[in-house]
Amino acid sequence: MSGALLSTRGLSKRFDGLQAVTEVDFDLARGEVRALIGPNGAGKTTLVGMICGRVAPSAGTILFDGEDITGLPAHRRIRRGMAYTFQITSVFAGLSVHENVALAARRRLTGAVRVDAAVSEALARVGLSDRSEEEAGNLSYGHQRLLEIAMGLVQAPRLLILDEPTQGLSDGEIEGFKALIREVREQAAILLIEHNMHVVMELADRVTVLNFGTVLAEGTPAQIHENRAVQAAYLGTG
Ligand SMILES: Nc1ncnc2c1ncn2[C@@H]1O[C@H](COP(=O)(O)OP(=O)(O)OP(=O)(O)O)[C@@H](O)[C@H]1O
Repeated sequence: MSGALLSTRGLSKRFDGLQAVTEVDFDLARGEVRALIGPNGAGKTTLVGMICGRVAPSAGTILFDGEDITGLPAHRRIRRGMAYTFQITSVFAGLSVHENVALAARRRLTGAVRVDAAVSEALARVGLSDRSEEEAGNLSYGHQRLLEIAMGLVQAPRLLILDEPTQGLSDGEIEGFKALIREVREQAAILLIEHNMHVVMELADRVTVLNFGTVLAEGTPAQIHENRAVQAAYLGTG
């Protein structure tokens, strides 16, 4: 347990009258790819929002690399090695692809030469090197999603959190995404909110299922696939 990269204990969030997340104990190991799944409204985005510092918990604690980060603002979690693709690094449509990634790189690096080198490397990893000077808003949707991932990668995270990264991607783009994650996992643990079960089955080491704000099940993709309570939750018969 002490070796976990990320741990939550009793993590809870109440919005007015609504209990969105209830006493979640969650452990993510170094180098692990974890999928977080669950029906709409299960609390996935809220849980991830608490982990990355966008949502203040009502109760509970969050440890990152053994240190209590529960009260730390989002930008200081980024500096400690957490990157979150969706809200923190949203694409600026009017800026070039390169400049978007450079903005993210400057959270970590100073000096134009070092920033440029990191940007080039991140763009190469997601396969966008040849689009570097293009306005980000002109990229296809799939390429904008890859750009978001490049913006996460350039921060050299130890934990990369991706909120529905394959949503809206073509089959070919999803294949590319899977290959990219297999590469990225060599350097970072990955927490993936993902609705596409093929992607979950192929990429995740373990799967955590949220339902009504609590952990319904946790296990390997095969275990989760066979879990009756999970099947019931998805069919709405639970
Ligand atoms: N800022 C907020 N204020 C009030 N209620 C909220 C807020 N954010 C989320 N909720 C509620 O909390 C519950 C959990 O929402 P959340 O977005 O975390 O679920 P989710 O599992 O990510 O769903 P989806 O798969 O649809 O994105 C929902 O009932 C939602 O309406």
